[in-house]
Amino acid sequence: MIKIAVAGCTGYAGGELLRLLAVRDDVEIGALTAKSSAGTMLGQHHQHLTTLLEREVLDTTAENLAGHDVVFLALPHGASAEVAATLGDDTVVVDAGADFRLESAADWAHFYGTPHAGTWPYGLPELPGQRERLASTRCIAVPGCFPTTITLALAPALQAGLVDGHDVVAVAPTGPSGAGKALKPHLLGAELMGSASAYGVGGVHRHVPEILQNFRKLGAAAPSISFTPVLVPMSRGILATVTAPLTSPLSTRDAREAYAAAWEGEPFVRLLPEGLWPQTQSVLGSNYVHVQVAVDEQAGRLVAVAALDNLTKGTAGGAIQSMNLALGLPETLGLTTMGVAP
Ligand SMILES: NC(=O)C1=CN([C@@H]2O[C@H](COP(=O)(O)OP(=O)(O)OC[C@H]3O[C@@H](n4cnc5c(N)ncnc54)[C@H](OP(=O)(O)O)[C@@H]3O)[C@@H](O)[C@H]2O)C=CC1
Ligand SMILES: CC(=O)N[C@@H](CCC(=O)OP(=O)(O)O)C(=O)O
Repeated sequence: MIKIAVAGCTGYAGGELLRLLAVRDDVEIGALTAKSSAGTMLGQHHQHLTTLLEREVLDTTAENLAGHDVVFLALPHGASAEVAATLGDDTVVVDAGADFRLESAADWAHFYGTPHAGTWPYGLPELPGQRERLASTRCIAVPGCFPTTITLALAPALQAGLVDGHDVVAVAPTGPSGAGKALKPHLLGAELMGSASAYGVGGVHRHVPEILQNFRKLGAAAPSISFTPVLVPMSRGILATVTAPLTSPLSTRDAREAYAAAWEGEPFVRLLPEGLWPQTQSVLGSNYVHVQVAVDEQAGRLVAVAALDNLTKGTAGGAIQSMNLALGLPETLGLTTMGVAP
């Protein structure tokens, strides 16, 4: 049995980790910890976690997190490093936060404004060589949900040199669960229902450096992106439309062939059949990413669209996929459920 603990269990990412892990017969659910809600019952926060409703939420302390094979950190940005430092060397630590994602301390300081904690192997197995890195690590930095979506949308085109990563434009509607569970006025039903609103506009979103870091890993020498997230009234999901200038003329058929070749054998990324375009409801609650691609000939640009569930492949599912690799288990274990629709 793999004994796991979840720090930040009352939040959205913590809840999704437990939804996916509680049904596994090779996993024992150990300590569940948080901060202000310590002493409460898990069911008060996650009534959908039927088999765990009466579990007590503990304080996030070294003592409570000791003695586990895997500790998931689902804490706000900046809180992970301190907790990680208290864990034993033999523990696999999977951080859902941003603390250890970026390689550049300057990028971290610019976008997060605090000292850089360091860099851990990045939990996106679909990047070149990343499965091997994850198979030999005990520390995993789970990617942000937009970087996962946008990177997987463009990866085959970057790798095949169809686009060079310069002048990429991405617009991505997302649901409010991406912002976590803490109360914020702009996430109130009255503000959100029936409205779509852009935020983080003008290159200031903290996922920009993470996306560019991924593009460089895919072969882009000097990538640039204009990224605009859009908040829409659906609880989960991201639909990213990503466009980039072609390096030379190309047909949609050739683009699709490059994508089909790149994603063949990937367990969780699916190029949809011709004529089908990704939709968020088809991947809800699943670890799958749906992708489609076309060439806009008059604009000379490739258009790639990807959909995923920000809490599943965008956080908890991706975290467990990487944990499986780090523990030497089949990568897809516990993650093959299809989407819930309608
Ligand atoms: N939501 C998403 O789609 C995604 C989230 N992530 C990342 O996952 C992490 C968690 O996000 P999310 O679940 O959405 O956030 P939430 O706000 O929903 O949950 C945060 C959790 O952390 C606990 N907590 C807060 N401060 C501390 C602290 N100092 N020590 C211990 N526990 C603390 C909270 O407990 P309490 O309520 O008791 O205070 C709560 O359980 C973040 O880093 C986020 O960026 C990554 C990708 C996508
Ligand atoms: C709606 C909303 O606010 N979404 C979040 C998504 C962040 C996320 O999920 O990733 P991190 O782990 O990097 O926080 C945002 O745009 O910041």
